[in-house]
Amino acid sequence: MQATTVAKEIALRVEELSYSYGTRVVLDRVSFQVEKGALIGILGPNGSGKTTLFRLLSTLYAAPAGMITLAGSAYPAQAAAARRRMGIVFQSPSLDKKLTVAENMVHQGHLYGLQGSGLRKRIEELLRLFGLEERTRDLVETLSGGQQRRVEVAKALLHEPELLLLDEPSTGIDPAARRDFWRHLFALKEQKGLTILVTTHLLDEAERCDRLLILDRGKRVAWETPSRLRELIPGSVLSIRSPKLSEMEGALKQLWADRMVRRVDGALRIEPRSEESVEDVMRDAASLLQRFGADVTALTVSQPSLEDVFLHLTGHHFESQTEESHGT
Ligand SMILES: Nc1ncnc2c1ncn2[C@@H]1O[C@H](COP(=O)(O)OP(=O)(O)OP(=O)(O)O)[C@@H](O)[C@H]1O
Repeated sequence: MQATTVAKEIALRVEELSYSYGTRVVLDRVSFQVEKGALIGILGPNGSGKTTLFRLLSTLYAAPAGMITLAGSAYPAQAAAARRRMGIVFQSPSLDKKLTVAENMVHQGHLYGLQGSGLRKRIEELLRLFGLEERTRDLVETLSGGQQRRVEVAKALLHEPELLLLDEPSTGIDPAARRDFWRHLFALKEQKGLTILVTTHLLDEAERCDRLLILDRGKRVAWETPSRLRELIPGSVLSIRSPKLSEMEGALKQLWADRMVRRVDGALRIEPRSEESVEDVMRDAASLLQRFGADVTALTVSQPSLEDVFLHLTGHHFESQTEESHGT
């Protein structure tokens, strides 16, 4: 049977977008287009331009060059129309902590001209979706950081936007709350078919997105699914930990001049040769143990991570680290 592919509707189109602070170019001709209902991660190390792109997408900044079109509204010219179609959650909290969850939601609803039973129903539905129905009458200041972030998102969705923009939504919340937050994000995508764009510098969050825009120093270095990105590095990656890392790095670069040997988070990561099978990599691992055995504290063979992909694409480290992994 012949497979038919149905072209999906494009929710957001970004064309040749550039931005400078003074003479400093921080976004350089970035283009991408997002299908309706997709969860997109905008990933990049600190300073790569994510927040600037977020501000342009959310109409806070007007781009001096390029074009953004959200569901037919091109901005800056049609910024007001586009703005009504999007829900925005900024990095800095926007809730009034001295008001209850419901009061915060009602105020937001009024800003969008929502009133009465329609507004009440919408608030109930959203708080249920985000697992907050029990906290409706509680002061925001009594909620955990993760719950407050969920209220922020619920609030941003009151006017039924088509696009949800989230700027580093996990900032300041612990890993368990982060996982919970992402679970709710998925539920939202599944149940409402919302298009979601989320900026992050956390590689484990990026793994969960349908597609990633990877920025480095203001340039688009990739626009792909996480699994396709990992395919850029065919095969398994070897990783070695040792107290004698520098010595080992020098020796390995001589031994395997034809392979990428890099230092990541206090370990040496060695990319496979393109034709290498897992068995070949295992043999390499055994030969390393034979040669450096006494100095090796850990040796692992694993699938390439997005960190490996970033190194592969840019030739340098993803400077920021995940909240759960720290190293050099
Ligand atoms: N108001 C500003 N004036 C001048 N330069 C700025 C301004 N805001 C950001 N920059 C610079 O622009 C570049 C991109 O910054 P941006 O905040 O967009 O990056 P980012 O990827 O969001 O980083 P972070 O994860 O640290 O927030 C950085 O080099 C930053 O120093």
